[in-house]
Amino acid sequence: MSGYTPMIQQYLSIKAEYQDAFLFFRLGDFYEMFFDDALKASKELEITLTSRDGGSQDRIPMCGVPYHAAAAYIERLIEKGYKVAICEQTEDPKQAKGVVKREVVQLITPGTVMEGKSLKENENNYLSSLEREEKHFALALTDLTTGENTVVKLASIDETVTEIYAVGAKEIVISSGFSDIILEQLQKRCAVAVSVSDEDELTEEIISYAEHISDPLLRKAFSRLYHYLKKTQMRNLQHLQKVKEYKLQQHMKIDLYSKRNLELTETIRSKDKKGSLLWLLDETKTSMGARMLKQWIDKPLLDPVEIDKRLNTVETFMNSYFEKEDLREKLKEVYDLERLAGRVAFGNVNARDLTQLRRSLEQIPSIRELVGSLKHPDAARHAEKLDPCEELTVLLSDALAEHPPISIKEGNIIRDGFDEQLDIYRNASKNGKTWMVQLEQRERQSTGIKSLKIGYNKVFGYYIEVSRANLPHLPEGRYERKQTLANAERFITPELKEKEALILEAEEKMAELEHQLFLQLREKVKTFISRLQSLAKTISELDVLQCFATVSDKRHYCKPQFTADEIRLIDGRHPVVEKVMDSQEYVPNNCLMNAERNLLLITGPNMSGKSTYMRQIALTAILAQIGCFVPAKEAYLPVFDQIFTRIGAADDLISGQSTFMVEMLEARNALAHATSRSLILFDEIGRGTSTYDGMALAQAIIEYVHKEIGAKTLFSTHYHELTILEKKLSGLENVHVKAVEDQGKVVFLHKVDRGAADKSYGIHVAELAELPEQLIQRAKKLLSKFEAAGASITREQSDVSAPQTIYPEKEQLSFFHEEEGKQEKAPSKKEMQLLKEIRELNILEMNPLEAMNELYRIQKKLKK
Ligand SMILES: Nc1ncnc2c1ncn2[C@@H]1O[C@H](COP(=O)(O)OP(=O)(O)OP(=O)(O)O)[C@@H](O)[C@H]1O
Repeated sequence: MSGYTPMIQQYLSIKAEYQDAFLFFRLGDFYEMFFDDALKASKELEITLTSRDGGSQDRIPMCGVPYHAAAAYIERLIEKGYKVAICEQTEDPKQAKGVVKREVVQLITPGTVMEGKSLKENENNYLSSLEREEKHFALALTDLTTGENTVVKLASIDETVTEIYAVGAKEIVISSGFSDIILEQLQKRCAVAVSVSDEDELTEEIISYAEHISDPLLRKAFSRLYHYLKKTQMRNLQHLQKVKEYKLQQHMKIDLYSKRNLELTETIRSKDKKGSLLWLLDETKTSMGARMLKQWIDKPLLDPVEIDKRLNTVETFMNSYFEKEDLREKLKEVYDLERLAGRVAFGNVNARDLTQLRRSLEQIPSIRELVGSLKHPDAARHAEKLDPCEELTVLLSDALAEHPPISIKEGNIIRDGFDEQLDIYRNASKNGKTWMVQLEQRERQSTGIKSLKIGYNKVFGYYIEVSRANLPHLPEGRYERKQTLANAERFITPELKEKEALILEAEEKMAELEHQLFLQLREKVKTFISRLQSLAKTISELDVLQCFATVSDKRHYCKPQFTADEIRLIDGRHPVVEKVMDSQEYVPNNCLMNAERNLLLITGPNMSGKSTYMRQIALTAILAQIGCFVPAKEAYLPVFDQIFTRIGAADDLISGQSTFMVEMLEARNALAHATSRSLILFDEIGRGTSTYDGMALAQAIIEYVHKEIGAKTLFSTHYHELTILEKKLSGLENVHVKAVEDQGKVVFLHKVDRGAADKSYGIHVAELAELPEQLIQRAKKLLSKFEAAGASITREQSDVSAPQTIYPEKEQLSFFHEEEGKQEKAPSKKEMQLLKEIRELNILEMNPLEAMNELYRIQKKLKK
């Protein structure tokens, strides 16, 4: 290091403290980067890489961005998951002896950004920290922009990953000793930046935030997070709220796979909001409401009383159309109070922001009155919680000018009459200017030069300008020449300069005083932060509830009723598919399930609408439990504790899992955790492996769910052989999605009916997809061959009346067909042995790899 110039030495010693961040090193009007930072940043930001002499033998790589344009570059780096340390000159270069003093004033990280494009208006931006103690995890979450602080205890890595994914945490802080394996899992599944910080000491300050949290592991997680915030932000964090604990058991559990499969907040394929349930529902008018909507979708309620409170308010809004529309108009005027409170604490709001705050607050009394007048008590109770913060409104409207500028240093911020001294300066400046106008008149009269004028510029101040042609009319000696232009001369007089000094002094003092007054005002606003935060919460709730009412009204949804154990949906629809296609074309369907009939086996051709039907039930349950009306004519539903899905097309390519493995993992998750109060959707389980394997697994899974779990289950399959299970399992009912053949072509009716489907129509679908004609003809031939071979089985199955003949001890036999063209024959001893082995497998005790190995072994034996 000694070979380097003092400035580079200074750079290197600061950089050593911020190894994992880009160091933006302030040099005059630029932020410069050196060495590896420069090499990397020039690529990431597509800026020119140069070099400079730094005292060493080789020149040092360097690149830089102008300070006034830095925000956009910082944003780009943050979006890519990097951190940026802002290093400023902290002394006046003119006063400095040697190298100017420099210090890092803020470390910006993905979880701590306060502004810019990487901060989505409608989404929370969470910084998290994770602790582990044996099998338990503690997760702490802070949204620095809103000040929200929460902690949650989690019982497994699966739950933890699901929660971090669901809240969309941008960054996670862990100790240096944290398990690599867990970290790897996390990074595979969630796009989260990792930061290491070993500081976790429980200080008085931290205890004051976490006074209601007794669990030491939760406190530790918050503690680590708080230290990290202090270290990176180096400023006031006054807007941080008291830490609240939430429990997963308070909400319907939806695992990571199911959240993705059901496309709650983004679609599986394009990861877009468009096409998701969130997209369908988002009729909110404020960013705060939009953020809360996402949180609600993520955490449906379990308590019917709480759900009903929301539903009653939604219903009231639907019955009070004009009030609702009025409220929507008013909400449009309400600014993001939650994030504003955060920026007030950070000290980076300007007068325009405060004017927006004033306008927002001015809406509150009329919103309060409107909501208070609603007929239902559950709706009206929101009015009491709306605190209009009157003192603040009065203060802001007294203090702030009507249209203040963005800059807080150039005046015109404070209203006349707010501060006596400011008014004096203003008058001095105003009088001075009037005096100038009068002087112009006087000079014109005394000289007789009509075009004489008084002007102002920054270099010479006030001057008297006379055109060249009029110069002879000017009296001698009274005027001092200051500037010569092409066609005119500019003059000053002692009197003019005297007045100018008064005006400029007043203006300078005025700007300085206005700045001071504004800073004082901002300090006063700080004392309202927590009241603004509670107000923001109530406004967000109202916004989400009016949003539910708007969607429910527009799309003709009905109010769901909760039952002990019955699903009865009349004319139910899939909310998103219905919106995307013309509602006229959507075929509504019923769903009837209860304690005795809790398993629907759904058959039907490809493309007929099996998946849509299943998803529709899950989305309806979620809508009901977040307190929204549902897409049906009538809806009776139990309160589900959890939803599990195994639905095709969600191949987990990112985590490098095979399709079949994902299928098995999802099934395992459902089987291990579902209860009789859960809802399970299994879409074509087993299709990812050979027919025999697949059918065997499918039947075993159905039987397991039926006997051991009793959850409401919808199971779609192409294995028609499974429909016979209706005769054996009392809770299972066959339904099918109808299709008919019309002149050799398949027509999908999308109608769900009782009983099993008679045909698959797979070849028709292939025909629709325009596979080569020759291939289609060959497939048709092969199909008739298979059907002829299989006819005997179907006959055998269908005319057996006594269940024991359909399901003798060797019940699985009926699954086995011979290969193409051969007649069915009884299974061999070896096959029987294998079946027994499959049956005795304890899938739930195995890890996925063991399950795969086991399957592989069985398959190998069968092939021999
Ligand atoms: N009730 C309905 N009314 C109108 N159109 C529907 C309905 N249900 C489904 N569809 C249409 O049919 C398409 C196929 O539906 P879906 O994916 O649910 O079929 P599927 O039976 O699960 O197919 P596969 O077996 O190939 O997975 C949907 O994209 C939708 O356009």
